[in-house]
Amino acid sequence: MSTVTIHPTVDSGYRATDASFAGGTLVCNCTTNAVKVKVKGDIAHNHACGCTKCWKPEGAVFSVVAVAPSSEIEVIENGNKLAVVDPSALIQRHACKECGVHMYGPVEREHPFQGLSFIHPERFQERGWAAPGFAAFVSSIIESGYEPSKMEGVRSRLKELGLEPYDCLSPALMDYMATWTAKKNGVLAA
Ligand SMILES: N[C@@H](CCC(=O)N[C@@H](CSCO)C(=O)NCC(=O)O)C(=O)O
Ligand SMILES: [Zn+2]
Ligand SMILES: [Zn+2]
Repeated sequence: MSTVTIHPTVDSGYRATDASFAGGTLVCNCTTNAVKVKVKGDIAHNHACGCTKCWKPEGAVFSVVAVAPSSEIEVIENGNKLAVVDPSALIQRHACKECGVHMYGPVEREHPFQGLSFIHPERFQERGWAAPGFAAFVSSIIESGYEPSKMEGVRSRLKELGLEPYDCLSPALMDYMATWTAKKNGVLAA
């Protein structure tokens, strides 16, 4: 048994994907007056993320994060407890001021991800959402203090879990972003 831990969702071998999953309610960690955010449709591009900016549960090395259209997101309870973590960031992560859980992070500025919101599916009170499909920003865990000499073990464990490790986003998402930029600059036909 490997001693490398990634995130409770993937360490526990969670793989269930219900093709009929059509959203649900994200709940923060507060025991009273929890923030609740409704996601009115399915999520996409679920992945493990090693970056320093994404919210991770206690003890996790990676976050698990996905996107949903911002138009399908609605704060339904205790929205007064939300604050934007870093207003200068691309992803406007709205976190609960009490427990720190990031509830949703819309991309509002002109960008290939404009109109999408980043969410942490483990906060859904429902099950059935798609498992993460790859690991992004793997080298970034070092920025949070992870021992660099242990990176080979982390990448091996991710591969073992079926999460191909990348040091940015997946090739498909990187190609998508580059295509958007090429079209915007008139290098490719729109
Ligand atoms: N090394 C940096 C990387 C931070 C980063 O670029 N994170 C990505 C992925 S977040 C979810 O996939 C990103 O797009 N960030 C935009 C933003 O955070 O607004 C670090 O670790 O901090
Ligand atoms: Zn909270
Ligand atoms: Zn991230």
